[in-house]
Order: sequence, then structure tokens, then C-alpha cells
Amino acid sequence: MPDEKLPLALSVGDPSGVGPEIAIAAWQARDSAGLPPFYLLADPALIDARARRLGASVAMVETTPAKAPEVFVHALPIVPLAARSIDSPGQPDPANAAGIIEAIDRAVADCLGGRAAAVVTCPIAKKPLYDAGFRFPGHTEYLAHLASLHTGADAMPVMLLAGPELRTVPVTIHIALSEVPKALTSDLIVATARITATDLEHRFGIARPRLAIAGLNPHAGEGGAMGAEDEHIIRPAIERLRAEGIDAFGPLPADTMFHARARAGYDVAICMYHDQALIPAKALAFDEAVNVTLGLPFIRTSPDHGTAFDIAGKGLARPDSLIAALKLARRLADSETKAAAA
Ligand SMILES: NC(=O)C1=CN([C@@H]2O[C@H](COP(=O)(O)OP(=O)(O)OC[C@H]3O[C@@H](n4cnc5c(N)ncnc54)[C@H](O)[C@@H]3O)[C@@H](O)[C@H]2O)C=CC1
Ligand SMILES: NCC(=O)COP(=O)(O)O
Repeated sequence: MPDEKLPLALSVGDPSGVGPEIAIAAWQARDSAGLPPFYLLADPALIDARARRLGASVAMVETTPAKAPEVFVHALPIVPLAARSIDSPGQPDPANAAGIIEAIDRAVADCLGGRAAAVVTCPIAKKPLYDAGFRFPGHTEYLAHLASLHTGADAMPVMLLAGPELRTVPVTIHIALSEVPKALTSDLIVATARITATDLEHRFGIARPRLAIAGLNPHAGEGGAMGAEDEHIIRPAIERLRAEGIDAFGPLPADTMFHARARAGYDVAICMYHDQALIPAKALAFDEAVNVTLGLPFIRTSPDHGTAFDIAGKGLARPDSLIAALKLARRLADSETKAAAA
């Protein structure tokens, strides 16, 4: 249970991406945005180099999680990594993998060790990490692995994109589109929807959340004429969820379930693959949507965008989605604290 005085732990993400500069910009906006205290897990030399490159005048102090809240008022608190990072914006380098992973590891350890209230991650690019031997598809799956290492219990991670007007969950996440039909099972849909319903109720405070379940194929299969998965895999999953008392309905044709009137009828859209969930979320709210990992024994949020190598180091990156991620992490941590105290 997070303590409301604990800071948020922010991992730097890929040093060649926009993570360092959106972290700096978020700290600079702390008062106007009403941000809760956070500390940045990073190589201090990297953050100093990026600030200089951008001509940003920012006070930084190397510190500890415990001292971060008092530092945060006047300087960006940096909890130094053991690994060094290369400042090469736009040029991802597998040599940065050690620092990227150390920052995530330490954020999780701080959170589960009672030193941080929640984990917030700046974006990582997957390919340079794979090239360095990292064997997890992304943060989402790696965080579940870390949770299991720390607690000894298996965790099933669920990706939620949360924006002001829409929440979406992809049932299959970081896999090729050609693999989706094989990976999609009724068991996976049921397990994903259960975790979503539980976390929306207990972490987001939505009593009996309404889950709109998307079909996989055009027109949700058109009665089997355009694919069998909607009737043979998705509909049985919905029947099982309803039998458990979860307010799930569908399968809905995905092309007509995201317009404003349709969205008014549900709290979350459970989608069958990555882009089915992330395209509507980012199209509606690229600067405000937050990536949240459900199903973990700690809170994790992230901006919805990626490393943006094309603009890294140019002073063009907007910190808005990171700011939304920091605020949502604080809100979720505080509601967990209140629920535990009640
Ligand atoms: N949470 C995470 O760690 C995420 C990581 N990624 C990774 O990021 C890498 C790049 O992915 P892309 O598909 O190119 O998506 P991207 O989100 O990095 O960039 C897409 C477009 O949005 C712009 N953009 C992104 N963030 C912005 C910001 N803060 N301010 C202004 N413009 C911004 C970029 O300049 C680019 O034109 C991939 O390797 C992917 O794996 C992608 C999404 C989330
Ligand atoms: N497209 C979303 C994404 O790649 C984020 O993944 P993760 O690194 O948060 O698991």
C-alpha cells in the first residue's frame, strides 16, 4: 500500500529518445501542472548534457528517494544509476541497454520496497534492447516478470490506454498481426477482462465497469461469413464473463464502437490486438492518454507515445502525456492508500 508522502519513481527510458527532455520539461512545469513529487532514475551526466543541448536552465540535485520530495521543490531530483548513458539523441545504441533496464529495475524495487508510491516509465525502443539481448517484448511484460521475481507470485500484465474520453485494452499486445488469430483464446480474453474489471473497480473507482468487447474480423465476423473467431472464441468468452457477473457485451464491430455515442455506453473497450486498441486511444488524445499496466502488485503508468527519435534533442517534444502519466499514477496511488485505510 503506497504512502501518500512517497514520491513517484520515474525511469529515464531510452536516453536517445525524448525521455530525458520530457522529464526535464515536466519538472519545469511542476507548479503550473500541479505535479506530485517525483525523482528521475538516470545518469546525471545524461540529463545535464540534454539540458545543455536544449539550452534549458534547470537545477538538478543527485539525491535519494527519501529526500526527493524536499529536493523536488527547488531542483529536479536525480537518483543516479550505476550504468553510464551515451547522449546521442535520435541514435539508439544497444550500449545504453544496461542503464535503461537498471532504471526500470530500480523503480520497481523502490516501489515494492516502500520507497516510492508508483512507477512511471519514460519510453523505451524495443529493437535496440532486443539487439542487446533483452528478451521481453516491452515494459508491460518485463514489469510482470519483475513483479514475479519480487513477490514469488505470477502476474498477468494487462495494457490499458486511458484517455479523457476513452479507455482501451489490447488482449494480445506486442505480437505480429499474423500471430493474433493463433494467440487469441477464450481463456486469454476472459483473464484479460477479469483483471480489467477488477482494476477499474478497485484502482479507478468505477463500480461495476461496463466492458465493450470488440470483434476481431470486419463486422464482428458477419455471422461467420468473414471469420470464425468472433463466434467461436470471443462470444463464448463474453458468455463466461457474464456468468461471473461481469458486465461484458459484444462482440461489437470495431469500426463502429469508438464514435462518441458508442463510447457513452461503456467504461472500457476490450480490443483483440494492439492497433485496434491504440489507434482510437491515440487518435482521440495523443497528448493526454496514459499507458497503465493493470494486474501488477504496484502501479505503473507511462506516456502513450514512444521514443520519438525523429525529434529527440530538438526541443520539440511535448511533456503533456508524461504529465498526465505522473498525475494519474499519483491519483491511483492515493486511492489505493485511502482504500487500505478504510
Ligand atoms: N511506453 C513505451 O515505452 C513506448 C515505446 N514505444 C517505442 O517507441 C519507438 C518509436 O515508436 P513510434 O511508433 O515512432 O512512435 P512515437 O510515439 O515515438 O512517435 C510517433 C510520432 O509522434 C511524435 N511524438 C511522439 N511523442 C511526442 C511528444 N512527446 N511530443 C511531440 N511529438 C511526439 C513523433 O515525433 C513521431 O512523429 C518504438 O521503438 C516503440 O517500440 C512506442 C510506444 C510506447
Ligand atoms: N505501443 C505501446 C507500447 O509499445 C508500450 O509498451 P510498453 O513498453 O509500455 O510495454
